[in-house]
Amino acid sequence: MDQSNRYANLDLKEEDLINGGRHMLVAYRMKPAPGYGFLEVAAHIAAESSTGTNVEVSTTDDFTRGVDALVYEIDETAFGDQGGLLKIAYPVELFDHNLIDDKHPVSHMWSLVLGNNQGMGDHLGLRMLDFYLPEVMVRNFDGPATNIEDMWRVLGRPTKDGGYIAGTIIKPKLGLRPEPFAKACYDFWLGGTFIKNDEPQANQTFAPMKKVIPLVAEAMDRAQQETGEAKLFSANITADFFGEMIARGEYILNEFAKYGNEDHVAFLVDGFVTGPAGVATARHYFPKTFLHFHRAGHGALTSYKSPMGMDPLCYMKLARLQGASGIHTGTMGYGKMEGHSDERVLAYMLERDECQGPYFYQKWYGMKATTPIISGGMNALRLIGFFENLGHANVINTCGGGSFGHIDGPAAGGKSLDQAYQCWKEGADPIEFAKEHKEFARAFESFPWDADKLFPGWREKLGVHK
Ligand SMILES: O=C(COP(=O)(O)O)[C@H](O)[C@H](O)COP(=O)(O)O
Ligand SMILES: [Mg+2]
Repeated sequence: MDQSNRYANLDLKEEDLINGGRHMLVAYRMKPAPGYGFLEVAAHIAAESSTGTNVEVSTTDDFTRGVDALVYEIDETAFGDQGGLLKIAYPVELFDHNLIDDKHPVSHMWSLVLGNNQGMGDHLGLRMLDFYLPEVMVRNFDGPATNIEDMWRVLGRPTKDGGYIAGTIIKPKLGLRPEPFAKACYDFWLGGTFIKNDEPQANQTFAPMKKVIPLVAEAMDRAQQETGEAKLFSANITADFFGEMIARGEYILNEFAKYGNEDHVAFLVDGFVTGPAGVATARHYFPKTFLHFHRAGHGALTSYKSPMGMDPLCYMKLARLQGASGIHTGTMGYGKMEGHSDERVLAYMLERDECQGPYFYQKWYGMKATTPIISGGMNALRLIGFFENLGHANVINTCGGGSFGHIDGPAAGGKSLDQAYQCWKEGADPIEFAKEHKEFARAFESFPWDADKLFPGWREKLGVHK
């Protein structure tokens, strides 16, 4: 049934919708299934995502029609054989408010704008490319309670432009028992600053949390005394049940508090698999603790290979609205995961108070920034180009292989990361800089395949023989 007479109004102007301040706007890429018209499917998507279904229902009244989502722009040929562009305006009245604090839950918004419409049979693909929220909505989401500024404070740095935080992920991903795990932490902390659990490290029988965490807390204290530097640990509290997350968080904070280091702890939440409920549990129950949003699994939703789901930019916006202090933002083509250099906009959308997305200019009205966490196949050699592309280094970076794969061990790996930052900040030539900085130089020998690609002729210039 073609519902475009009700759920489309192509005379609406985006500028008026934005100035009106009463609509969420969403840009989608959509490919109709054979036998269906573009506007027909677009209208069905608007219906299914707001007040309708696939047929008219007798209970609809004038108020209902007043909060219909409306297709206001289409371009059927925008993406060639991948489909066309579709924009839908969602009245703010459609969106849920918490009973306890009147805030908008991200889960509800998500279930509307990218819910049933993902499973409809009359399209071959529907992908959210960007979305715009009016001020009245932005101000009604949690947003972050903490971010990198709180980490810089603990590290004794300026809370503005406090710079790069050199980090790692304890590797191997799984399989270390408590003592070797804590030793890996201590060894890295002798050279680096920030350690995270790898996303599946939690409470396995071979490494019970109540054995690992006390040893890690003690290792942090010892490393701080040994180096005279503050150290940070992001502990995984991911769980299905909020009560378990809270129990893990409280236990972890208590153990680090024994050394006065409770504010040296961040909480890792695998936010894709827990969903907004898991992220909100950490945000609401532990507002003083950096909320480290790991996105394992997000590729099923955000991979550019998919005709469905959402672009990573949308996922970043949802993470900031949920209150992530930091989220894995990818490596913009410099690491091992899918991505490209123009993805710096993902970081800018997280950290700036205003940012131009591919379809909408989004203002954040003072909502705290979410810190980009850069991870995935990175090492000291790859960081130089990454910083150059991003244009700054106010990020948390976690290099697992890039630290534990350094031939002189994790402490040298950690030092090589900070030296890469220093090299970029000074605008030094990496080869010349390597001649004066051993750990950075040894990163060339640790990752020769990267060195060959990034710095051809490095062996001769550094006097290293095969
Ligand atoms: O364990 C790692 C990286 O380990 P390594 O440094 O050894 O590659 C992280 O889980 C990935 O960065 C996640 O990817 P993303 O950060 O893109 O979400
Ligand atoms: Mg990992």
